[in-house]
Amino acid sequence: MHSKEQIGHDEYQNTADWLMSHTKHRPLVAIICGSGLGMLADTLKCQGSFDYSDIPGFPQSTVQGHAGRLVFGELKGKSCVCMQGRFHMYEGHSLLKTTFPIRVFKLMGVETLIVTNAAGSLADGLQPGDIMIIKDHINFLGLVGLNPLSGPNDDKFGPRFPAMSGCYDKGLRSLMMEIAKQMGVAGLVQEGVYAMVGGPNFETIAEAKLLHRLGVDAVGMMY
Ligand SMILES: O=P(O)(O)O[C@H]1O[C@H](CO)[C@@H](O)[C@H]1O
Ligand code: HPA
Repeated sequence: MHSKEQIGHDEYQNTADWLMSHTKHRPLVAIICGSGLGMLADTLKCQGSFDYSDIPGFPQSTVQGHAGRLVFGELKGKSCVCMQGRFHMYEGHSLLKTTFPIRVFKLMGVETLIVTNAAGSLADGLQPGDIMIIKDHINFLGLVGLNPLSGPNDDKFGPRFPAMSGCYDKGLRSLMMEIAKQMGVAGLVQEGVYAMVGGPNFETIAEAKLLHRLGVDAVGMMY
C-alpha cells in the first residue's frame, strides 16, 4: 500500500518557527509521554504549554488519557519539551502525521528523543508496572512497507536508507540503568526488544505466543 500523502519541509519549518516565536525555551531533549506518563510534563519548571489544537500543522490527540498538549520547561535544569499525548495510527492518523512532531523538534534543535509508552509485557521477568528500556525493536508495520519514511526522501532529515542497528543509544541506556541503581529501583528496570503492532485491539493469545517466540519482550501500538 502506498500513500500519496507528502509533507513538505516548509510545513515542518512553519510549525517549528511558530513554536520558537511563541516560547523562549530552546530544548535539546524531547520526551514523548505515553499513556499514564503525562504527569511527567506537569513537573517541568518554568512551564509554557500549547494545546495541540492551537499549534499550526499539529495533529490532534483523540485517545483518553492523552491531554493533547506540548509542554516546554526545565527538568533537573535541562530545557525539555514534552508531548502530553502522542498520535497513533489506529486513531486514523497517517504514519507521516504520527511522526510529524519529531521532525519539528529536530528543526527546533532537539538532539535527544526519549520515547515512552504503555506496553504489554511478554518477557518472563517483566511484571506489570516494570520499566523496559528498549534496546532494539521489531516494526511489524515497517516490515510490510508501512513506514513514515516511505515516499520521496528529504535528505535534510537524513539518508534514503538509514541504518537501524544503533538507533537506541547505548550511552543513554547505560545511564538510565545507572540512575535506576542509584534510585534503588534497578530490580524494576531491564532492557528488552519492543514490537510495534497496529492496534487498536490487544493481541490474541496466539499472537502473544507468536511474538514471545520471535524474541519480543514487550508489545505496543506506538510507532
Ligand atoms: O498510548 P501509548 O502510550 O502509546 O500506549 C498504549 O496504550 C494504549 C492501549 O492501552 C495504546 O495507545 C498503546 O499504544
Ligand atoms: N499490546 C499492545 N499495546 C498495548 C498493550 C498490549 O498488551 N498494553 C498496552 N498497550
